[in-house]
Amino acid sequence: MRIVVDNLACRRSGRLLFSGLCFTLAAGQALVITGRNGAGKSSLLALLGGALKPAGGTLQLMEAGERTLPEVINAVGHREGLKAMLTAEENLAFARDVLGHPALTPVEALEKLDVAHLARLPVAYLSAGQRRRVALARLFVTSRPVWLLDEPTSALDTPSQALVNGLMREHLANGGLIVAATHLPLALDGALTLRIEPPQEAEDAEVMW
Ligand SMILES: Nc1ncnc2c1ncn2[C@@H]1O[C@H](COP(=O)(O)OP(=O)(O)OP(=O)(O)O)[C@@H](O)[C@H]1O
Repeated sequence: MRIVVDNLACRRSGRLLFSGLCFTLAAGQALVITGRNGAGKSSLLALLGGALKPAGGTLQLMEAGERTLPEVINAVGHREGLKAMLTAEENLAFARDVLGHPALTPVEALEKLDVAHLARLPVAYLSAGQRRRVALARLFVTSRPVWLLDEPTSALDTPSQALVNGLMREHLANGGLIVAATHLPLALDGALTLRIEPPQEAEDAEVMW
């Protein structure tokens, strides 16, 4: 399985965020995206996930049979997408039903993130780091090979950051693919890196205003 991105451009609210973006990501590889606030890191993840349409260029999934890119993706955004009044376990059961291809049970997935003791608590009662770990547990209730992660280790304490880095390395060793946007260093040896810089015309516009 490979993701091939060619000459990709993104425009939001009439502003060109980036253009001419190219990369190829193969099974077992990670791409770490960096850039300043508002550069377009989350927007690139949204393009890959099919939630946004490119302003130019192409995104292709190769060597994946009949499957399309959105069908192989499991995304954890920085807003987490958890339902506050459902318990951690209920949130994961819901995600598994929506995403299909069931893998671990919700409680087993919570164990992977060391938060099984929170299974019966409504997500509204959890701390920021606990919520992030419950959201990341979604990666394990379904077996989808491409993980799109927005700030995967933000709000996590040092041991939890190490845990999540280890789980990402495990996924890559099993042939998975990861695209992660981050401001914090991730311990993924050999990861491809991409820094999104504003195009010149956007910089000029910012100077004018
Ligand atoms: N739903 C939206 N509609 C219109 N513009 C948006 C929307 N979401 C984000 N933007 C704009 O797109 C630009 C890029 O946002 P994006 O969230 O991709 O940046 P980012 O690099 O992930 O930033 P950060 O590091 O702060 O998370 C910003 O100027 C933002 O205002």
